[in-house]
Amino acid sequence: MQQPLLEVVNISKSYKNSPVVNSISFDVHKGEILGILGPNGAGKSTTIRGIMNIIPPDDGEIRFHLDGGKHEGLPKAQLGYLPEERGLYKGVRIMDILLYFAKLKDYPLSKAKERAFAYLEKFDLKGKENSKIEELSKGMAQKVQFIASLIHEPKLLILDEPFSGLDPVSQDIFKQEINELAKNGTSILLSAHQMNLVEELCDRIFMIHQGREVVYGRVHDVKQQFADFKCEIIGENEHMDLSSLQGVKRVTKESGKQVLFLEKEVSPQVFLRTLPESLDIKELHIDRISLHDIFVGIARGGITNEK
Ligand SMILES: Nc1ncnc2c1ncn2[C@@H]1O[C@H](COP(=O)(O)OP(=O)(O)OP(=O)(O)O)[C@@H](O)[C@H]1O
Repeated sequence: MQQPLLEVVNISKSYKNSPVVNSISFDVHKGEILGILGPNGAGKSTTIRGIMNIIPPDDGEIRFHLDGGKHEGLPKAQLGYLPEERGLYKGVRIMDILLYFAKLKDYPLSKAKERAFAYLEKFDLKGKENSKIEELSKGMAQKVQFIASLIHEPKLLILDEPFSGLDPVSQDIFKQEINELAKNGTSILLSAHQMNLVEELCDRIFMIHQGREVVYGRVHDVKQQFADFKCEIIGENEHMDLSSLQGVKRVTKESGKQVLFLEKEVSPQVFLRTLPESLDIKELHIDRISLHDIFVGIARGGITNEK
């Protein structure tokens, strides 16, 4: 297996003696998209700020292998970063902001200008190069900040919640671009809450809860390991106690719809035979739970990684 571009080895961070990141390790390989996930306060941004050396970890090691050699400090020319905190220089023209970022990374300015025009067009910001950031909407400004993070063709792009605050169309534009970058060999580490996007986009996920690893692996494998079946029933069954049915772990209800989460060992055929005659079934779907359900299960403490 090829050497990863980024290795995070046993990093920990405490604030005022309370650990917020607890000995976590993961790596990012060439051209892959790794999603770092977890509920609010899980430690995602702390981990990312540790990698970027903005707030260095107390323990552990961050190793970059971005141009084959060992780096002292951050390999800034090969690294792109979209911080969770949004904001760019007010009163400065968009093109000047983008060229400034390219200059910081020692990237040739003529090439940066070409790329800036191409990206502005791609992100529906054609003709905005002379506007100032305060003249743009929040989503538009986020697009500019995203462009700034990749203007210099980084080998590793770290995106802290790139989709937050974007409308579905802009989310799609970001998703497409991230996919394309990875296809062309860029490695991407992103944190996100939008499980549907993560499921579509990421090759692997690293899920943390209270600063500790709970799930790490390929999305497909994670789903196989954790995604038990769930049965969705559309019908008027408010009066029935569905949680007492054999093989049912828990039930969620909303008007006219019940979702039965099944125990790990229960097969759909066996479960279907246990359904009572009196059940009102207008529709019935059986499917594996989604990444969203796995995430919610972890946040509620119901799913743990038994290693
Ligand atoms: N500068 C700081 N000083 C003290 N505590 C901090 C600091 N930064 C983060 N924390 C704490 O560390 C924990 C993890 O925060 P972090 O921002 O890493 O979480 P997150 O997973 O990125 O959450 P979110 O999804 O809400 O952005 C939280 O309990 C937070 O209060």
